[in-house]
Amino acid sequence: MNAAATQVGPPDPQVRAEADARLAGLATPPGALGRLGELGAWVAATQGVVPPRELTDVRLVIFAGDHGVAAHGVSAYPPAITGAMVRTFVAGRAGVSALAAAHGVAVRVLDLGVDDDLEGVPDDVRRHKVRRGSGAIHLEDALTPEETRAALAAGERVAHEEIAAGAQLLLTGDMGIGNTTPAAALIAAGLGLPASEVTGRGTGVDDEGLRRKQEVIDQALRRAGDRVDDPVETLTALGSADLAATVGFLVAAARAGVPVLLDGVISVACALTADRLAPGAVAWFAAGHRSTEPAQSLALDKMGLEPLLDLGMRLGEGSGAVAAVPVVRSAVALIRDVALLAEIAP
Ligand SMILES: O=C(O)c1ccc[n+]([C@@H]2O[C@H](COP(=O)([O-])O)[C@@H](O)[C@H]2O)c1
Ligand SMILES: Cc1cc2nc[nH]c2cc1C
Repeated sequence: MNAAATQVGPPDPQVRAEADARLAGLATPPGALGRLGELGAWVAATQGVVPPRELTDVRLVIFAGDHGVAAHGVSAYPPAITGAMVRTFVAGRAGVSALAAAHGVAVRVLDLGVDDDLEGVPDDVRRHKVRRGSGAIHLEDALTPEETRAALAAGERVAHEEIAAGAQLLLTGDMGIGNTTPAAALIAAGLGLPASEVTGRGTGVDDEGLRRKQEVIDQALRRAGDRVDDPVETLTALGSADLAATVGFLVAAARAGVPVLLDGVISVACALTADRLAPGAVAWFAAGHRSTEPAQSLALDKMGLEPLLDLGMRLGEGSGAVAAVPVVRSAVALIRDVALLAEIAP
């Protein structure tokens, strides 16, 4: 991955104009399709064709890793849950597995930095591992610069694999006890906000846990200093292997011209960082679901994205993105299949 920021062009503006014209000509009153109209036109522009093709190949990649901060009282759960949940994704028994099965979404889970060595888990899950866990970001860097580069490259590689295999729409998910702390730190770094504005309860910490988490984020931001001005250095100081890989995946998808549906606060923190690394990448992203974490809404506002769903979920795993897939398919069906007013009007 080239650390220098290089611009990413938007979905084809000419195709977008054609899609907007088709939308305006449908046998519906102007604006009657609400945000579904705009969404269908966006999908058409990402595909470069009007009307857009049906989304038959939709793929979720879940990036898993452990986080050094989890040993410092920032989560309601122990780190051992991360590896246990990776095995649960492999077995197809997690929350996101149920949603993905219901909506015809393929799920791939990758271990970038789980503490557990995941013996017995298929090799495809394990072969991208960069390290075990990550540094506790308030005390030390999350990664070495080489590990950050390796994780970005792993995410990029995986995006290329999924696209080569036929992905029309990609989704990002995450699994990692403690990961709402580095995600909030990435958002604070990207938006220049204090810890007090970005800290949320994650898996459900109590008031004492919330106070500790805010202190950890504040200390991490002070430790990183002006390194937060650079997105790659931000990942080294405040991220983790799983978050850096997600950033690499998002940048590669945008550069390849494949749209991505984002999930909760971790996915959105990585999208914000991807857009800092590759300005313009955000034009290839849509937001699936609003998280209860305050940092996610702050980052979405900055990127100009409005989530398709707001169901109060805070599961992660890519669940909010998968739940929004039927909405995206609905948008495509409308702009594809509705008659033009000119065809039916007497
Ligand atoms: O997606 C979200 O916005 C979200 C909000 C809260 C928690 N999570 C999930 O819960 C875990 C992190 O929460 P925590 O409290 O351990 O930082 C991690 O596995 C995430 O997938 C996810
Ligand atoms: C059980 C459990 C499942 C999860 N899925 C994503 N994050 C999670 C955190 C916990 C604790």
